[in-house]
Amino acid sequence: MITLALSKGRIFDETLPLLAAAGIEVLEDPETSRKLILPTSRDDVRVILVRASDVPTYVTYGGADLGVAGLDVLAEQGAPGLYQPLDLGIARCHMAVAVPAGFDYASAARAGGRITVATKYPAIAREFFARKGVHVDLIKLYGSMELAPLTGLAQAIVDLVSSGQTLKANRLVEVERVMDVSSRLVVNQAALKLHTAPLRRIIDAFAQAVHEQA
Ligand SMILES: Nc1ncnc2c1ncn2[C@@H]1O[C@H](COP(=O)(O)OP(=O)(O)OP(=O)(O)O)[C@@H](O)[C@H]1O
Ligand SMILES: O=P(O)(O)OC[C@H]1O[C@H](OP(=O)(O)OP(=O)(O)O)[C@H](O)[C@@H]1O
Repeated sequence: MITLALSKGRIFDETLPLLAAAGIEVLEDPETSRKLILPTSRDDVRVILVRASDVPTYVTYGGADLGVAGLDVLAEQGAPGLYQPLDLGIARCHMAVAVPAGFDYASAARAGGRITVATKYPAIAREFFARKGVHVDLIKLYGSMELAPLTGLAQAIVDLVSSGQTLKANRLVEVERVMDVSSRLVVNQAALKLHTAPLRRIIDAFAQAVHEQA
């Protein structure tokens, strides 16, 4: 049995066409089913539903043979030992520093300056500001980062941006781009040695589908 770890929502939805290209159809809809293990049209392949930030953990420790994870999550966690053969080009967005409109970011973030930043990505943010020579007081949040500068919790946020609508709706402006983000296929190395042929077939079919979409 091959186990693929996906998170509900955009990663699940955007992985479906890639699975179809590999001849794999997921037989239940995660939005209506309460099941966490979903059967597929292939007897030897199943999908498990986990939190986006838990995908690398499941794959690293063999709870899943492969999975799909955002580069944001992989970069934040480090994910050593995970084979990452493919940029799937899905769930595209970028990570940015944003501040309330009117905040003097240039002064706060000058070399030697100090800034309070709220983020779900403290490791990435720490490294980003360290490179600029800016001292940063980091506040770890698990969601709704946009609220932090509006309530005085932080001066800036490091968060994901796609359309920019969330920033705009909360009167925040992007002041720096941290990194481009898309989702990667991640594979457990031991599983790849043990089940080389079936895993390679899935990886190759995904690669082909990504190539055709590009
Ligand atoms: N607005 C967006 N547009 C495109 N891709 C996004 C966007 N927001 C997040 N992503 C990408 O999709 C991935 C999954 O995001 P999703 O919102 O489904 O999970 P999450 O709620 O961030 O994760 P968790 O449940 O672990 O907190 C993210 O890790 C990121 O790579
Ligand atoms: O630039 P935008 O298109 O507004 O997207 C950015 C938002 O998307 C992500 O959140 P989340 O996944 O919770 O939001 P979503 O599902 O509504 O995109 C991210 O944390 C931002 O809040």
